[in-house]
Amino acid sequence: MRIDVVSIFPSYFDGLTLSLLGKARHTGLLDLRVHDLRDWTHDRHRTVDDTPYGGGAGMVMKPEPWGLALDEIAGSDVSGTEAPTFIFPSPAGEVFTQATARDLSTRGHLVFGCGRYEGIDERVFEYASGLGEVRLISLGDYVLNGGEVAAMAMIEAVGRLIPGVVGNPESLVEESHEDGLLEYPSYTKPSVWRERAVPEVLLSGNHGAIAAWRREQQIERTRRRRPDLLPPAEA
Ligand SMILES: COc1cccc(Cn2ccc3ccc(-c4cc(N)[nH]n4)cc32)c1
Repeated sequence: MRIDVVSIFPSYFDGLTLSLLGKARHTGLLDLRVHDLRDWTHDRHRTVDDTPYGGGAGMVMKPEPWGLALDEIAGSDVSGTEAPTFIFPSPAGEVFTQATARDLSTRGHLVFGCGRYEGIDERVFEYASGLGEVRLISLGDYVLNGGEVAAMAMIEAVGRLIPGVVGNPESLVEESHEDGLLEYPSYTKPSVWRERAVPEVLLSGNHGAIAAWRREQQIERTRRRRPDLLPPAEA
C-alpha cells in the first residue's frame, strides 16, 4: 500500500519511522511519503492561508497549493491500478471506526490531506473528487487544531491491518472492536502481584472454560462501558 500525507507540519509524522509501521516502510510493505504543502507555494512567504469570504474568525487554507499538491501526488501513482482515495480529517466528517480502517486497508493508495486554521477551501474537496474518492473523516466528537493527529491515528489503525505488518495476524482478530465487542482483560506473570491473583480459570488449562470466560468478560465489559456496541441478543 502507498500512503501520501500532505501537511504544513510534516515532522508531526516522524513517529511513523518507529515500531511496526517503521519496519513495514523499511521492508516495502508500506510506501509512506510525507509532503510539506508549502512546497507547492510560489510566493516569498510560502503562503497557504487567507481570510474567509463572508467574514468570520480565523483563516482558511488557500485552494491553489492543495490543487497543485493533489495533482502531482495523484499523477505520480505509476501503478495506475486504481485512483487514490483522498482522506481529509475533519470535525465535520464521518466518524472513524474499525470498519472504516478495514475498508481503507483494502485500498492501494491513500492520500491524507491535513488541514489547519479553520479548515481547507471547500472547492479543494470538490476538485479532489475528480481525481478519486474523497472521504472527510472525524476521529471523534472533539475538536483538534488540525488534521495531523487524526491522520496519525488513522494511518496506524489502517497500516496495522496490512497483511504482514503485525507479526501474528491472529492478534488482529481477538482485539477490541474486531468482533464488535470490547476485548477481554489480559494478564501475565506473576500469578499473584501485590496480593492480586490472576483469575483461576486462566491457570486451569481448560481452553473451553477460558474461551467462555473471555467471551463473558467481553460482553460484561461492553455492556458496562459501551452499551451502544452490544448486539441485541446480549443487550
Ligand atoms: C469546530 O472546530 C473547528 C472547526 C474547523 C477547523 C478546526 C481546526 N481544524 C483544522 C483542520 C482540521 C482537521 C481536523 C480537525 C478535527 C478532527 C476531529 N475529530 N476533531 N477536529 C480539526 C481541524 C476546528
